[in-house]
Amino acid sequence: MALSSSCGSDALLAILSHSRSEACNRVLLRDLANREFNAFLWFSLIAVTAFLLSRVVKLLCLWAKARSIPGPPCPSFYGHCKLISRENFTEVLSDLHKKYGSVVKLWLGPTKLLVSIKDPNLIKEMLLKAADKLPLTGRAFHLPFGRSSLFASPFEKVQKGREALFTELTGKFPERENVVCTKAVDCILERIQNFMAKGSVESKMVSQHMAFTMLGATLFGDEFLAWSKATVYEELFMMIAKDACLWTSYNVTPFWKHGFWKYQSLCTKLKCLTQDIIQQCKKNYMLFGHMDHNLRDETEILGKEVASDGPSCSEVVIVDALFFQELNGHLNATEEEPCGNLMRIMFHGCLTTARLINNILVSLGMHPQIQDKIYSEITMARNGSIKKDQLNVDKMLLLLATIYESARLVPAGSLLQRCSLTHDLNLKSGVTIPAGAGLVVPVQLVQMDDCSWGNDANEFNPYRFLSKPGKGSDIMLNKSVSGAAENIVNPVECSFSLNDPNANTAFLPFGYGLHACIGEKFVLNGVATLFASLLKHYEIKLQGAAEDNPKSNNCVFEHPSSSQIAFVKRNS
Ligand code: HEM
Repeated sequence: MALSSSCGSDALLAILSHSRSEACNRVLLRDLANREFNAFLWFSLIAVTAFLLSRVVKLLCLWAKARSIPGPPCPSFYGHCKLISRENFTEVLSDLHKKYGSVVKLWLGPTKLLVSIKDPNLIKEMLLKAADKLPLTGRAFHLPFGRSSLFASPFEKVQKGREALFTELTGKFPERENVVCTKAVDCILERIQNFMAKGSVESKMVSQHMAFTMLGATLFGDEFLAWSKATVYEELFMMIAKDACLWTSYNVTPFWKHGFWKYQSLCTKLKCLTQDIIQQCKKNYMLFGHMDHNLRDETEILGKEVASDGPSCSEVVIVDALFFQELNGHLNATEEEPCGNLMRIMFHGCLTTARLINNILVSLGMHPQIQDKIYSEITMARNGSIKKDQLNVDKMLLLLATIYESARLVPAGSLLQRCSLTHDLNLKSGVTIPAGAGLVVPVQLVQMDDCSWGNDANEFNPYRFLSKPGKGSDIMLNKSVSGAAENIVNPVECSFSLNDPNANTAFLPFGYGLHACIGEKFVLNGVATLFASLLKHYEIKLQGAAEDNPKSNNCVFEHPSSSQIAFVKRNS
């Protein structure tokens, strides 16, 4: 009995002590959890404070370093943001440079510092040293075309893609004399014939079509020229381009806006259409790939005789099929949008090339005497060539000079932009630009500066890019030529040479340095080929109000945005 009662009390004690230790354990565990949670909170607090402190220190450094850069004082906490619109930005910068010199700072907000540089030598130094682009550039492409490596902000991200694209584009030159195939040019001329049935046509519209056909045929081959959805594709691109700035200007993607979803659905349609044309090219490549290889071998054996009548279309198919296959192979990492890079190239290439073509069309319409000289040049080059239909644009120097001059007066964009995200930029002039500051180059101001281009800097004068051998530097570089070169250099009657436009440090339509445009050579050759064919058959005439002089206020040169032009068939 005693035994059983002692057993019972032991069990009770054991139960009690067990329940006490369980309670104790629970308390201990809760205590531990509390301590850990507190430690976590402390850790987070320290991390957040350290992060905020580092931001404050960075900001203080930015403010301190920016003090040495000349510029207007900040009117309020929000800087000059409210005083500047997209339209008057170049004019604002022009006034600031006049007042403060070639390097000017502008606060766009308490953390947003913008530095504008106007001196050509400093510009080139900056464009070589600053490796990144403003993050907004990446967003402008990311929103409509998805994640992709071309046109991104940090240089390391775009480097590989740039190299692959450059090799493909320049690799075409030895293959065929002109980068744009004859079939694409014929297609454009045929469309012009259709336009002319209506009388006159808007220069902007026809330029857009020309650029689209030129780029489409280069990227996708002949398939693009016969593609039934090409017109819809072109319209979609233009609709997306119109709204791109609006939707990228939001810091937070505006999911709540109806318009944004409409924009997204346009982008989705564009992606589907790009995949459609790629599928067609792939099919074509699979069907004709082997045949073309054989054709190519034969062509090589015959000493290129087969291809010498100008680029044939079968040749283009294989080159271009390889082009997009290789391009995708080189560039598309797993996380990238399929065909994202092709859409980006089409987008950038078409908008910029269309703008250039439009400037040339309007300039030639305004200067019929230059048009006549170019026509003589084309006829002479044709007479000198063994194959009558072949266009050797390298010999058409006034035409090339006209393209340079159009690119100089109305560049593709009013600003070049850069930024150095991680380290300060020390320029030779002694100016230090703090890390994180946005850097801009007002290209229009630089390309219309009297100091670099002479007294006639704001006039259309392609002769500034031409010189008689031995007189090049007098005529071209940093001297006023005031139309005199037109008499000195007559491209038809005397021998002369084309100056390298890049010899003038103030020539920047294709940018410079680490992010410079890799399409420059392609575009110059392509647009020259197009105009050589166009002017051979047609005269360009301006219609109605467009004949007025272009707007020019010493800082921005602008053709009327929409000029009516007529293509008049030449008798010969
Ligand atoms: C008239 C036609 C064109 C003009 C005026 C033009 C102009 C420009 C300019 C100003 C830049 C920025 C350069 C810089 O920041 O230093 C650029 C970048 C670029 N361009 Fe073009 N471009 C044209 C056509 C093309 C074409 C046809 C292609 C390709 C087929 C192309 C490919 C590129 C690429 C890939 C970049 C980006 C470079 C980078 O971010 O690293 N461009 N272009």
